[in-house]
Amino acid sequence: MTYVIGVDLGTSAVKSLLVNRSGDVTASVSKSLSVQQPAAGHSEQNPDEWVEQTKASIQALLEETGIKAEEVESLSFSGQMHGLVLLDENGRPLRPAILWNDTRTSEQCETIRRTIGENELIEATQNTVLEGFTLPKMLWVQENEPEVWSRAASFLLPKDYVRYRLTGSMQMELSDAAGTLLLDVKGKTWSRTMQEGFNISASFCPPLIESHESAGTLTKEAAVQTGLHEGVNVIAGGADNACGALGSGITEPGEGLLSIGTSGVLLVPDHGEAVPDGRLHYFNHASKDQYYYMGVTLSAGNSLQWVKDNLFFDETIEQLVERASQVPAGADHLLFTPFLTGERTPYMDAGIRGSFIGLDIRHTRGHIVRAVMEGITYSLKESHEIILQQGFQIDSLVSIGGGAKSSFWLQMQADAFGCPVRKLAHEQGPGLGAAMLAAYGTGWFATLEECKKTFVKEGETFNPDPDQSLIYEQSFQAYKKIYAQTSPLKRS
Ligand SMILES: Nc1ncnc2c1ncn2[C@@H]1O[C@H](COP(=O)(O)OP(=O)(O)O)[C@@H](O)[C@H]1O
Ligand SMILES: O=C(CO)[C@@H](O)[C@H](O)COP(=O)(O)O
Repeated sequence: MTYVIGVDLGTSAVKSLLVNRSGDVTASVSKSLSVQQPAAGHSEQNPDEWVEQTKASIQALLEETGIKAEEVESLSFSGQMHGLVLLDENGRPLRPAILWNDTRTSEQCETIRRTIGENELIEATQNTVLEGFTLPKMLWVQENEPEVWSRAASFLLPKDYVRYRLTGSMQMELSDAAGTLLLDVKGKTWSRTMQEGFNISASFCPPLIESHESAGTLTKEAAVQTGLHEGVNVIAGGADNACGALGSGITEPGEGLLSIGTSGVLLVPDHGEAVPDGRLHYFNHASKDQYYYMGVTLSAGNSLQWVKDNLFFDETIEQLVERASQVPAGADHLLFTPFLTGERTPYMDAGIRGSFIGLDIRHTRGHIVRAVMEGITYSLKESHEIILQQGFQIDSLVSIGGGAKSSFWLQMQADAFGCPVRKLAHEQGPGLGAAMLAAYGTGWFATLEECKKTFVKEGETFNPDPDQSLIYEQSFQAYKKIYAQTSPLKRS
């Protein structure tokens, strides 16, 4: 038997999957990662911890299953997006990585907008600037740590850094490069406008590589440390949301991905015909010459986790979700906005914060949890609305992430979005997309579509209930008024 490995470098953990030729996940190992918050709005990780935990997860995978090194043909990656890993001339990190959910760069975003101009920015990159993207982080280092910047020779994104350390060969993969604000997404090249606008030399930006292309083989040291053989084919991989979509079979227009993990994502694929206006992210897909539109909620599952950790820590998430299911749709007029760490789509406001509106003496734990789950869902429905306004049709949604573990939440999603919501038979998140890139990239299948037919296994479908949909629609209209009302109250 031969296998591929898909590595998903997340924010809270790195998870490696061992997958056979039938697309069955034979084993998975997760190793946790720490996040540092040295100041308000700052979010950082140690890039070397990613490398060590990735190696440890692969080694554990081989040990647990007892398979031989020669049985693993190929390896690929999915990675948390946007994180800045600044490297010196020897390819060593100069400082901790600044992550996707770090919001220290509002001033730098303003500088970018002023320097390039909003319309020109969209023309050059097909995106607008957001705190989480990579270029504003570079400007922050230029301004606040000039000594570090003076020694910076290049940069990588999280999973590209891990791959570089395993292979010794430095490239940046396209679907991830799309989130730097330095890429001409449709042209698939580094943008001269952006490089010249901010003194980023061409040599600072690594060579680009497609998701399914081979990035080389393992170094002798990495082979010893992982237990794999040196000749294993290392395939570039993709951004976590691109891999999440691929692993859910979402590559063609007509279907959408709804992901509720730490963050939340509503994503639709595009063949390149879309004309981005900056309201949504527009990035390269992990499937060649395809793109996707995506709206992002910064604290989706994270909001439910926050309620569990800080308010109702004596119960499990499952118990809390059960309480929520006992309360009527609309949570008896209790509303919640999930802006705990600011918001991306649709408000693009790093300074806004969350709120409960309409608290009543009769409200219970169940109401609070239900309002939080509904608020997260409405936040993604706002992205859904923009996608529909752009002329996209969404016949059904595939729901993934921790939020798809609950049938109650899946039914709520179907009712609130007014379309069928499907779950996968064995949801493995973006790691399965990475494994698909490894399988296709190493030649197991002639096309990614063929690989999809073998690897993506459908599960249950949740159909919308029109009566419930009506209640959610009324509640959603009230939810949409909260941002404008609470925005004047935000801290400066
Ligand atoms: N049984 C459950 N029912 C509903 N939501 C859940 C359940 N378990 C976890 N979650 C949600 O899923 C989130 C984690 O999702 P996950 O996809 O594992 O996140 P990430 O990959 O970003 O770390 C948690 O923050 C929580 O809100
Ligand atoms: O910033 C984005 C997308 O633009 C996030 O989706 C990150 O890529 C990581 O999210 P989690 O998988 O940890 O929720």
